[in-house]
Amino acid sequence: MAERKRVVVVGGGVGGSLVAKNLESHADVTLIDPKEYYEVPYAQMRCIVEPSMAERSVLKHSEYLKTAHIVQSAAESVSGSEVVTESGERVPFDFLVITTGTTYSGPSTKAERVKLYEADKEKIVAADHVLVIGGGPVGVELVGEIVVDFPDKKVTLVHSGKRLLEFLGTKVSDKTLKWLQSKKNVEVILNDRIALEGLTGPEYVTKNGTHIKADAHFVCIGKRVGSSWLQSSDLSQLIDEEGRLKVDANMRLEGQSNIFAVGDIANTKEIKQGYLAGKQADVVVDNIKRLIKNSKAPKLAEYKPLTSPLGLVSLGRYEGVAQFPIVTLIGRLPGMLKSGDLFVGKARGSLGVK
Ligand SMILES: Cc1cc2nc3c(=O)[nH]c(=O)nc-3n(C[C@H](O)[C@H](O)[C@H](O)COP(=O)(O)OP(=O)(O)OC[C@H]3O[C@@H](n4cnc5c(N)ncnc54)[C@H](O)[C@@H]3O)c2cc1C
Repeated sequence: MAERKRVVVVGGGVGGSLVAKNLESHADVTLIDPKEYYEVPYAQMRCIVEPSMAERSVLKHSEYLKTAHIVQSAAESVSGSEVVTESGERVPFDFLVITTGTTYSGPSTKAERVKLYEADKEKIVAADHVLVIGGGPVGVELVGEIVVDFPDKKVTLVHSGKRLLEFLGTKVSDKTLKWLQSKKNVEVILNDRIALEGLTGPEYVTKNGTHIKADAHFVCIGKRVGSSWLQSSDLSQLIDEEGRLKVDANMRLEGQSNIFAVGDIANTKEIKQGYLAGKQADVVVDNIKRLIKNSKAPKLAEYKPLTSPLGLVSLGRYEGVAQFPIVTLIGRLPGMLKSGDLFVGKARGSLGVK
C-alpha cells in the first residue's frame, strides 16, 4: 500500500479545523495551533455576558479530530518542506495549509478561556458605565450583548472611523447607529480615538478631548493578520502589503505546487469572513484529495471570491443587522438568522460534534 501523504495544517481556527477534520481520513494530518482548542468566533461576544456558552463554543481539538496529530505550539517558520514550531518541533509535510487568520494572544487552554469570560462578565456586572473601544463588528456585537442583557448599564462606544461597521455599506452603519442611540441609549462617539497605551480608567480622555468616566473598558479593535511568523522564510516574498498571502484561483500560494492558504490570511479579493474561510477550506480539501490521487497535474477546483459583500452582525441575543445583495435589514428577522445560537450548532455539526 502506498504511504499516506503528510498534510500539515497551521492554525486551528475556522478554516484550519475544517481542513484538518475533512482530510484526516485521507492523509496523515498534523494540526499546529498554540491553543488546545478551536473556538467558534461568532459566539465570542455572547460568551462575555454568558460564559457558560463557551462550554459549547470552545471545542478542544481532540474532541473533533479522531486520527490527526495535534501539535500545541505556534509555528515559527517554514524551512524547506518542514514547519518549525516555537516548541522546537520540525514537522515535515507533503502538503501545507496555512490558516493563521489573525494573531492570537489569549489563553491556550479551554479552562482558562472560560475563566477569562467569567472575569469579563464580573467586570460588566460590577460596572455602572462600560466603555467599548472600536466600532467594527466585534465592538458593535459586544455593545449589543451588554445593552440587551444589562439594560441598566450606561454604555459608551468610541470609534475612530466616521461610521460604524465600515466593512459593510453605509445603510448598515446608519441603521446600526440609530438602533444603538435611539433604541438602546448608547453614547456613540465617532471620528475620535482613545490611546491604548497605559489604558486604566476610570477617567478616559479621547484624542479630541472628550472625558469619559467609566468603570470598565473593552478594547475591540481590528487584529493584525497572522503572517508575521512567515517573515523569516522564503514564503515571505508572497506576503502582500496588507500582510496576506498571495493565492491563485486554486487557493495555492502563487508559484507553489503543494502549499495552500485558507481564510483571513489569503488575499482573495473579498471581505474576510468565517463562512468564506469555510468555502475556501472545501476547495483546498478537494484539491489536496485530487493531488493525492493523481500527482500528475490533475484538474484542480477553483475558488470564486464573493462579488457583493454579505454580512450579518448580531445586536444582542434577539436582533441583528444584515446586508444582503439587494436589501439591508435590522431587527428580529436578521436576528433569527444568527443571534440565538450564533452558528455554534452549525459549526459543531460541520466538525462532526453534536
Ligand atoms: C465576534 C466575531 C463575530 C464574527 N461574526 C462573523 C459572522 O457572523 N460570519 C462570518 O462569516 N464571520 C464572522 N466573523 C469573522 C470570522 O470569525 C473570521 O473571518 C474567521 O475566524 C477567519 O477564519 P480563519 O481560519 O482564517 O482564522 P481564525 O479563525 O482567526 O483562526 C486562526 C488560527 O490560527 C492560529 N494561529 C495564529 N498564529 C499561529 C501560528 N503562528 N502558528 C499556529 N497557529 C497560529 C490561531 O490560534 C487560530 O486558531 C466574526 C469574528 C468575530 C471575532
